[in-house]
Amino acid sequence: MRSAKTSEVIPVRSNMQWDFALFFAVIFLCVLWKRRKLYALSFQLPGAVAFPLVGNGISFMCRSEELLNAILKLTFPYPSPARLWLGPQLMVFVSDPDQLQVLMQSSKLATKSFLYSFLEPFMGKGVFTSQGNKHKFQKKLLQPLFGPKVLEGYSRLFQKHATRFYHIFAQRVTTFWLYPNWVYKLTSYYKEQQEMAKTAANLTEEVPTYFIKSFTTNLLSSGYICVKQARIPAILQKLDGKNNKVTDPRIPSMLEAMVEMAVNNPGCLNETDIKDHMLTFVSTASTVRSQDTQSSVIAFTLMMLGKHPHVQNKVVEELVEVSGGKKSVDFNDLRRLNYMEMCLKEAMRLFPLAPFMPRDVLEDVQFGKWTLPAGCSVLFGVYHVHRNPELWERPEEFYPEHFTPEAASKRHPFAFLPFSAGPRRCIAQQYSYTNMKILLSTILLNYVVECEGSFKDMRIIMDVSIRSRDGYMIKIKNRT
Ligand code: HEM
Repeated sequence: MRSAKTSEVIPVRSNMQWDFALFFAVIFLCVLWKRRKLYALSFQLPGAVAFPLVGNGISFMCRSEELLNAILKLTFPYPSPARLWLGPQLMVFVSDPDQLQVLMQSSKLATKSFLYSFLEPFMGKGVFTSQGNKHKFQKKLLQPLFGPKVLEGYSRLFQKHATRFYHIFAQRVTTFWLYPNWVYKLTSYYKEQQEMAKTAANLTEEVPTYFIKSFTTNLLSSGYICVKQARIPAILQKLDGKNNKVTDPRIPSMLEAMVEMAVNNPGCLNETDIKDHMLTFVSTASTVRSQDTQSSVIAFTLMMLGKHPHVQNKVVEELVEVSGGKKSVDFNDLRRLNYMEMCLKEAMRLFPLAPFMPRDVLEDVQFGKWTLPAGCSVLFGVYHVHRNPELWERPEEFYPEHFTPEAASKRHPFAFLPFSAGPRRCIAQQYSYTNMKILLSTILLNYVVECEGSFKDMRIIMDVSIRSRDGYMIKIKNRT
């Protein structure tokens, strides 16, 4: 009897197992069917061996210092476009300038990868991370904040801070008893330096909170009018400091300009948008939170000039001529600093802050003989195009002559992409050149920069952006 009962149960259990197996097989086949276009494209593209589920993910299981090399190993040997599997995510790696031109300019590929959403806690949902129509509308709205008129006003501010920076720095460098940290910390210079660092940190930490607080606690009638009438002076006072009126009264600060926009165009910006944009601008512009765009470029450029004294001499010759013997330059001088600009560009070519830029494909995109199916991502290989020997005469050297007007006019327009291109290009390209030229001029007019070792010994790593693994070790001497 017992064995008869058992023999009745066993077939049922085994049937259930078959049912489960069948169920999962059907689901698996459905998933494969849904993803068939991804696999079809993957089979057409060259690329490193990828394993089921993890794809090429094993190569990324490395220390953060090795990430850049891991990506280079997976991509350099293959012609563009190549494939890369980040787990189940297919990424199409593009590094050919013609292909980059088509894809970077396409409005269908303006959606930044989901990876950018990890930046939201630091940058808010500003122009950098926003998507779709919101991004398009707000970028157009904010672009004038970086226009030439505003820049001229800001340049006086940049100049003032560059000079102050130089002054504090010079005092320390030229006064031997200020070398030990404990002595330096007793001086007013240290106090001022701390104040500057605090102001920069407060911009990201406090301004948005302050703005929101001031907005909500004063929400009497129409919020925007209230912000304009009651809070702008307070905001500016807090930002600039009572006795340190750094903003030219005729040039509104970015925060003030955005509030004005909100007032003049009701409904276009709310207080959360303004908070997000402030966070974005401050975190992309400054050294706060390691998004140190301009300072990284200046640091790399100074290292390169230190390693190539003959190039540095040429920059200084031009500077002396343009500045006419002054120890600083003004806005109108900047456009004549062509050789300096070539050096900045060459540093950004070798060390592009965004070496790879991922985008999500939301709908099928026809691209040459390929179809990029919805669901895959595209990875723009800026690092590769910047070092492509077919595009650059001396790809692995610091050679500013790559950017003479003649050489630049002959080169592919998508061979140099430090600020990206197309609908997601950097909003602050001219702003950055202005700021960087002013700071570099102030340093180079006053100091000789030296940097040991050759360019080839430099170890580059990548986290949020590219940086030097061993820091930015330069020596300076007073320029007599
Ligand atoms: C030398 C300095 C700079 C470099 C090399 C640089 C480079 C870039 C690059 C490559 C992108 C595209 C990033 C991507 O798509 O993943 C970008 C976007 C952006 N940058 Fe810059 N940037 C610099 C300075 C600045 C500064 C100073 C600001 C703000 C004050 C700024 C604001 C932005 C914004 C808002 C975007 C997003 C644009 C969009 O998605 O439409 N950048 N930048």
